[in-house]
Amino acid sequence: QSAKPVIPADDSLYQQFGGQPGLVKLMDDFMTRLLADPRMNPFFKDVNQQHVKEQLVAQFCELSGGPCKLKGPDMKKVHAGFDIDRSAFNALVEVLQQAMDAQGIPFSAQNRMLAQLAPMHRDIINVP
Ligand code: HEM
Repeated sequence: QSAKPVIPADDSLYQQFGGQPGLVKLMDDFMTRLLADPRMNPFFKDVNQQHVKEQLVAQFCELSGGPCKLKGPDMKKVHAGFDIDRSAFNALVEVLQQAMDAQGIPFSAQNRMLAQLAPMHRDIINVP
């Protein structure tokens, strides 16, 4: 009888983000920074911030190879109700980078994550 091949999931990026506790801390700080940023505050002040943080934890967990799956509407639907142009997208990424820096997440890990987020601009930017 042949052994089943064991293919270990690569969760190295998830580990570099500090696993679940690391992601929860990251998103708490990220949301605080989004609300403090005059460019981002108008987008986030009236939404269910706790829910958005939880969804972001699940999304980053999944993207980093952790044991999660983001459930919910796709990125296009989620953002359709907001006017998001390229500069707003870039501003959000800038705030995210500051939050990742503040958590001491290694630059290489930040870049691996940003590389997965970048293509989402096609679904999220909806204003020329
Ligand atoms: C790569 C970039 C982005 C990612 C990965 C991302 C991801 C997400 C996720 C996972 C949610 C929660 C969805 C849910 O409730 O099921 C969310 C919500 C939201 N995002 Fe983004 N987002 C990005 C960029 C942006 C940008 C650029 C803006 C505005 C400038 C923005 C504004 C919002 C707002 C306002 C909500 C709350 C929507 C609501 O509850 O009605 N996002 N985003």
